Amino acid sequence: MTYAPGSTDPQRIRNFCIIAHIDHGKSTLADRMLQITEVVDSRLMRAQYLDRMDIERERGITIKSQAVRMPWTARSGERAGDDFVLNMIDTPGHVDFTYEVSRSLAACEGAVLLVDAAQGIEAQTLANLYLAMENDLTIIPVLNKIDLPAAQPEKYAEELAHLIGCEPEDCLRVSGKTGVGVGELLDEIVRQIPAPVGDPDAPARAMIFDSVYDTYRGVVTYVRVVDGKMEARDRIKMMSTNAVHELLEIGVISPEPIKSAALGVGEVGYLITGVKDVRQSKVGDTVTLSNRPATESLGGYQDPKPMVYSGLYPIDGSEYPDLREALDKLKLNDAALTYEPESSAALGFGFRVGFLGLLHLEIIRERLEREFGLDLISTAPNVVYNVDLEDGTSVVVTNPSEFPTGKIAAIHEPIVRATILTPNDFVGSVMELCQSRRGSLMGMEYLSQERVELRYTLPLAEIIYDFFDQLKSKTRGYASLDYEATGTQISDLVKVDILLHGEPVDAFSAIVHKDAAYAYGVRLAERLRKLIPRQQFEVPIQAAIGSRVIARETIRAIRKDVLAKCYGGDITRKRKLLEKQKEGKKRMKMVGRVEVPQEAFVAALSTDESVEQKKK
Ligand SMILES: Nc1nc2c(ncn2[C@@H]2O[C@H](COP(=O)(O)OP(=O)(O)OP(=O)(O)O)[C@@H](O)[C@H]2O)c(=O)[nH]1
Repeated sequence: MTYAPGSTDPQRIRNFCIIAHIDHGKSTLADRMLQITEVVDSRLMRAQYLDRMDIERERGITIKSQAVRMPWTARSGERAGDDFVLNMIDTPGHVDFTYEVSRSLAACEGAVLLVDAAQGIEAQTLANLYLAMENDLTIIPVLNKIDLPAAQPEKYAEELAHLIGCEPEDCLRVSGKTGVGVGELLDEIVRQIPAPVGDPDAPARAMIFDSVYDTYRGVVTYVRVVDGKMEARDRIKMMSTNAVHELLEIGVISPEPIKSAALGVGEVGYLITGVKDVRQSKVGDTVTLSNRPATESLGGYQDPKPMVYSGLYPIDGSEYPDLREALDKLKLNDAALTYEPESSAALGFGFRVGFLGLLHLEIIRERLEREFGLDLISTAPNVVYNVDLEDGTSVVVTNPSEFPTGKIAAIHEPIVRATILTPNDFVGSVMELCQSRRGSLMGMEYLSQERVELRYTLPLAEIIYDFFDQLKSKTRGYASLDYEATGTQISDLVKVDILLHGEPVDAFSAIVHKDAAYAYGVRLAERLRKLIPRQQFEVPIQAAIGSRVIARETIRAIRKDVLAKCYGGDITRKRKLLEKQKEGKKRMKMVGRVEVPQEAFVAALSTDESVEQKKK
């Protein structure tokens, strides 16, 4: 019996993932597993071993999934002494990255459902559990962090058992931090999770569950082999595009990449073909061999669709080509990132970028600034609207300034199904918040005596800004939120324009609910009045819906003659002053006749909405 990749008996393989609510300790548990199975030498061990991106380590969150092969000799039960290969897939926990979780699930037979023993079940515990159940995975319930003084494993074992329909004793108790119970958990994985099934003699089929761009090696594609075998130097075919590539390298991650001769049924590993772009090696696609191709592809995934758009502009206009290059590079590694050039009278040349959610936006922006040294300004994020016109046509609006001017029959906005878990003391405040965000209550359930699950339908636009912050502050941090897109609804929305001396400033146009339009207009007009310096003439700032003005502020005129004090002085001094003034003007943008310093736009756009809301 050999355990080399490519010739491992599928009966000795267990593929599993760890799913949990954010911060319940997946990465820490994964670290302990790496240590206890000895794939990482204790001396080389570091926290969050598998989170490789700087940004992941700093924020303590997992963004990309990871798959690691670990040998394990069962210590207890009927299989004690038998050798196994465990493939562990660490998954991200944040809602924006749910699509990563679902791909990883499809590559496994079982899931470890991890719950913090001091917190209990949270919104993403439920969301991930349901995803795992949809994928028919065997679920092993585990309470983590039992070393914490505040841990209440008995209480939460009841809750967890009630949720998945098992006995409280079936919930394992571990501490990813101290390592207590981790060995027992690995034995349970061997005992409970089924071995992979597949036909070793059938034409090869492998499912791509991740695809990552590496500067040195090109695209590294992570696969789970379902049938047959793939060997180094085979020619592989992507079933969705029929593109054929030569396999330059095949191997497993343990936890560094290790080249191997082949990958067989049930195995998880990586392929390198020399393609340069993750889109050529699409997640969800099936890989087969070109000389003996399979006829049917494995069930695919849905392409992740951008939910939120924002304009990204370099503060220094000359950095536009650098921004394009940086986005091109990030795109190589992030199939969910979409962008196209756009220009704005106020901000110059930039891109309209589509994101999966606000965290995705924040991360991309931070990477652009940090890894590529760009100084950026982003416009207020907005969702995608479908606008039906009276002439029967319809348009998709990803940028409010492109909102059609024709007669509008209906505007459709995206809605989400949100699940909120909260201690029952806060149910009233949560309902109030959801009500104020145009939510409709779909259901309410007591998960235990003190924990309530509320289900709402809410417009996506209402939750992308500061909903989560508000929810946290109204429940002293105890509530958790998960949501998924469920379609669209027709709503009474209007486009509010901000006009400076009669000229619309595109960067500030917004699509808002009719009832919120006035507040938006007043707030921006006021903010701009404070930020834009006085000009030589009076400048009205107006907020308008179509041609109807809903708010107005005025910047009073000044008359400033820079040369006045130089009267009679020598000419070089005059010249110097004029030069200086010209220098200052370079950083000004003209909106119609009004000169606006770039900083005013930056300040007006970057004002922290949530801080302002909280102050109210
Ligand atoms: N006391 C104690 N703390 C733990 C334990 N496991 C994790 N933690 C702490 O809990 C926090 C979150 O742990 P992570 O492992 O990063 O959580 P995660 O679920 O991987 O988080 P995401 O990747 O962001 O979803 C960290 O501060 C850990 O040190 C444990 O068993 N005991």
